[in-house]
Amino acid sequence: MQERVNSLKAAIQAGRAHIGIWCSLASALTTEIVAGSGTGWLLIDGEHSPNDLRSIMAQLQVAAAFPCEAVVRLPSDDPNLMKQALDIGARSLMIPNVRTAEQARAIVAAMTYAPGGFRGFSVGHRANAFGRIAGYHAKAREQQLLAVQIEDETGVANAAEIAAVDGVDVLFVGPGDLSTNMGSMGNPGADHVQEAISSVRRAADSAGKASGILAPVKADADRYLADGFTMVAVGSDLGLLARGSDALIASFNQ
Ligand SMILES: O=C(O)C(=O)C[C@H](O)[C@@H](O)CO
Repeated sequence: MQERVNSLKAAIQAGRAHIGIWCSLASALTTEIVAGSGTGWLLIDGEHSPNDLRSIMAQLQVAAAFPCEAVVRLPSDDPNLMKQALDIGARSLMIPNVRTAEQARAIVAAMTYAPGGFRGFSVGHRANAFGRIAGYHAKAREQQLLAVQIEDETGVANAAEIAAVDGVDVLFVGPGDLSTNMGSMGNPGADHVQEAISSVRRAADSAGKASGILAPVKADADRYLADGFTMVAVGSDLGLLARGSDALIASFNQ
């Protein structure tokens, strides 16, 4: 048995844009619905959603039936959380609030078995199909993807050094946190925030890495894609359900 090719990693390494959907509802059922949409990837949010390892694993299991890559965002760069997430089969990770190259190197090391890193070794787990993927441990890095989130001015200032870290695949802008940390709470459209976002993309480009962002407004997503972002989340299960139900009820209350 071979590990499935990480289609998101293959696409962005080829410079092809892949749009995704953010899954915030912590539900295997809604994630399964999203996974069947034709999305290139989906994000299982372990930072701002009521997810735990079991709910993340359930979403990984349903997403595995579809040709989309499930990216798991962890609440921090805690290497123990990363070990557990990798072992349950999350091979694409998004880590929030990455500010320095040193932090990025530590994250890569936590994803990597010795001698290149310190990921804890377990002989069998969901990641290696319970021992059925031959040579998993030696080849695990091949299908891993690391998206580090740039979410404040320190991360922006260090974006070039972070992008240069071997093992970092994507600089992923967190527009909400970045705008808030830059004094324009929840307004990534502010000029100085837009310039910061562009500088992150340029830093990724210069290092031969991909850039990503969450852009639930189509006009923004189209603009970021046109600018060269290749990992773009264009909506969320939460937003689709909340705004869709609001609009449905409003349509009968006119
Ligand atoms: O800072 C951001 O914006 C993100 O990282 C995305 C949000 O955390 C996501 O939960 C949507 O609000």
